[in-house]
Amino acid sequence: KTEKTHMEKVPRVGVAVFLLRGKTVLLGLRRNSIGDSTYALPGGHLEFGESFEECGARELKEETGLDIEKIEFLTVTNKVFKESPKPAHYVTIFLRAALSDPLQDFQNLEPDKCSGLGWYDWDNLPKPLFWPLEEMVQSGFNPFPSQTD
Ligand SMILES: CC(C)CCOP(=O)(O)OP(=O)(O)O
Ligand SMILES: [Mg+2]
Ligand SMILES: [Mg+2]
Ligand SMILES: [Mg+2]
Repeated sequence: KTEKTHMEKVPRVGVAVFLLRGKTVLLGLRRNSIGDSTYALPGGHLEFGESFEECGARELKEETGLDIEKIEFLTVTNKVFKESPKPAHYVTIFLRAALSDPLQDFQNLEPDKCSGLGWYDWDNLPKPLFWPLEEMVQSGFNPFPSQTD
């Protein structure tokens, strides 16, 4: 009897972080993964037992060396990515956060997955954006705390 191994397709959970510094947001140019060569928020896969906030803080530390605080839930999306070599389905949790130390700057700790990080003015974002982020921007989404927040 030959064992059939099914690369079963299941939805996965991603956590993306709007790390805000003044009117700018931290973006990375993705490489060798879904959304290759597009500007995306830092973040990654939710790991077993993590809270959303723990995942966001871990992924930011792993990818940029930055410590973040004031982590808040913003929104969630449910998207199928057809462009990758094989289709992928992600539920993505979007968080916002601030730098624990406003003077700390990033290091690109995963150059094989990110061609470069940068702080970008929300009103003058680089292109092309990773398409779920592009959709949010087009919809007028505002990740910044309003004065009343
Ligand atoms: C593709 C995205 C919505 C979810 C996965 O994010 P990612 O590829 O940055 O994941 P890792 O940082 O965990 O490698
Ligand atoms: Mg990561
Ligand atoms: Mg990860
Ligand atoms: Mg990542």
